[in-house]
Amino acid sequence: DTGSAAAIPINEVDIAYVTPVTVGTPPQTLMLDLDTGSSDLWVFSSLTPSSQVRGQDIYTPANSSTSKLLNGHTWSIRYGDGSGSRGTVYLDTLAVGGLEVKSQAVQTAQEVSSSFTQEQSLDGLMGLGFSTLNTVRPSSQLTFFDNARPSLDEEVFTADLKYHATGSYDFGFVDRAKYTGNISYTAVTESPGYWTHSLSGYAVGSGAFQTTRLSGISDTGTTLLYLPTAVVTAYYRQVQGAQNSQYYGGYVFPCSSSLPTFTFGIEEARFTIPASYINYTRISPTSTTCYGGLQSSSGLGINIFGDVALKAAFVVFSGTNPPRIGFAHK
Ligand SMILES: COc1ccc(CN)cc1O
Repeated sequence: DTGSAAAIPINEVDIAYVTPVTVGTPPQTLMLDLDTGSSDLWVFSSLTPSSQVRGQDIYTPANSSTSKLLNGHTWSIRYGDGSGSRGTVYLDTLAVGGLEVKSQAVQTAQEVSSSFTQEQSLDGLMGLGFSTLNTVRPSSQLTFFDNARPSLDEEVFTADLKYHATGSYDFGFVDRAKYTGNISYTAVTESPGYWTHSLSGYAVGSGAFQTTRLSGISDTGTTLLYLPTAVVTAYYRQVQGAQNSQYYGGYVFPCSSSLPTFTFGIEEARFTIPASYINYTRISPTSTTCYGGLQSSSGLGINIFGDVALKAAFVVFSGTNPPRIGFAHK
């Protein structure tokens, strides 16, 4: 079996991407952020206080003939940006792009943090990390990918995220029409549940490629690219007027500055992120100061290859044993 669904940017700067997911019988459609950096599938629901719901679609288990309460189970999650949610759990039928799982753990939010309330086009998250990260207790639950595995033609899912445009997620097959050339694969360690792998190095603009192993996680649920300070300072040294602003919490520069490209390596392959992806956003609608799509990972304890990097490639998350990740040009 296979599935294929759209990855739709939720705002004009691609802060996150959402994918239509149907839950229950009859199907209730929610727009979820498919997040390879976590492993909980949680939704705004009829159990979410109305004061915390601002325009989101909700899942109402009572309206689904196939919903079953997972008695005595709860969950609570905190993301890297400080946002979070918690609640209870139902099992129900869930489908993405025609691929159906009969008994998926659907984590119904009883509380969400303000940043989720404010994000009215996002109805929840679908974690696609390794199931070891799932926060449901007393017994942890499987991700949609882990539940779907037995029925997939191939044990893979792919991400084709796009800059200021709708891309796609495919499950169970690698669509030859979505990439050019060959896929460059590299080893993944499941520690501690992320798609953890290394870059073989980087280059700033037309500069020489620096061969240096950079370990990090490919995370579709993180907006920007976070790399070691040494790499980031080398990049912004090439940007007129750039500075690392305490006030704005990262590298900013005059929006009129011309930015170099940024190239990262996957084994022998090279992927170049266009300057436009790194000129991420104005710090406020009328400002002439812009915030960079490449930022330092020093405060995070881990390098994160977020959407700014992933949208420069066609990415294959391979659940084979051992797992691996592949990048191709597109
Ligand atoms: C839109 O808000 C979020 C989206 C995804 C995550 C998980 N990385 C956290 C968020 O606060």
